[in-house]
Amino acid sequence: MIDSIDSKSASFESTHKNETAVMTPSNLESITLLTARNLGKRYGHQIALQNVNLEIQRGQFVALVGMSGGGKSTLLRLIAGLETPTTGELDFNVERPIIRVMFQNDRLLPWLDVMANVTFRRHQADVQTRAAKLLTLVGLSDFASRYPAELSGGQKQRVALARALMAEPQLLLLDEPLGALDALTRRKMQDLILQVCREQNLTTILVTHDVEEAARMSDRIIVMKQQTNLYEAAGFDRRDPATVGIVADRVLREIMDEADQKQTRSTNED
Ligand SMILES: Nc1ncnc2c1ncn2[C@@H]1O[C@H](COP(=O)(O)OP(=O)(O)OP(=O)(O)O)[C@@H](O)[C@H]1O
Repeated sequence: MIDSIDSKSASFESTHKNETAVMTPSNLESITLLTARNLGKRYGHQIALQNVNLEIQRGQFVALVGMSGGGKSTLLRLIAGLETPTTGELDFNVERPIIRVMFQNDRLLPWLDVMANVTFRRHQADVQTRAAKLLTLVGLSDFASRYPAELSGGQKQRVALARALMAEPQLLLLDEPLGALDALTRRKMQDLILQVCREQNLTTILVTHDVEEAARMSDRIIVMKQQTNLYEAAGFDRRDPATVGIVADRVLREIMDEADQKQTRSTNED
């Protein structure tokens, strides 16, 4: 278990094992957007999430990583309001922010063209102008009248991003949105999402299986572990490729440790 490592520009914070601990990243910004306290979710007898304590600051880009079945998507769905917690609470600063979610499946409507997908259910006077601006931002200004079936996977995800941005969200939740893309398109989409999030000062939570993607894109990486054991890497310089490699390696080792411990726990239970 890594407690605290400082290399040139990377620092790793210790894991909280205390059930009531609230994580505080080293690059803390001043305004808290959301706080989870002892958050838990159960499906029948299945515990999907337990005692999660977490603060996310406005403008942060946070990655959630961890073993399969560790509760990442559940946490994202609770934050999105798509599910209700079984225990604990989730507080948003002031009022509930506008939240949009992007999934691996682009969820575009196949019978609508790109422009109509982006403007779907939007009725403001300037909706076409805003949609056109967003399509330019995501590099699809020439594709407004194409249908989803006529687009590549990366182009569809760019439409999905433009559609999410139409709502002017304060919080963008990304549930493995780039998982189905090839490496080059994926890298380009990472850069685009980062650029958009920075420009719009969006708070973003990304669920990903790709630790390098997490390290390249985020200010903080949270490794979801059994119950309250959340390991956090924060304060590293993601513009430095060497640092990204070190962070990704550390995070992967944390996930592998967790997998070993889980195996030991289940062997002991048998
Ligand atoms: N609707 C549901 N009904 C029953 N169990 C569920 C449901 N959704 C999730 N679970 C269980 O809760 C646990 C956490 O699932 P979750 O999808 O949040 O994990 P994850 O970390 O996102 O996994 P992955 O990386 O494989 O997508 C798993 O054991 C899963 O089987």
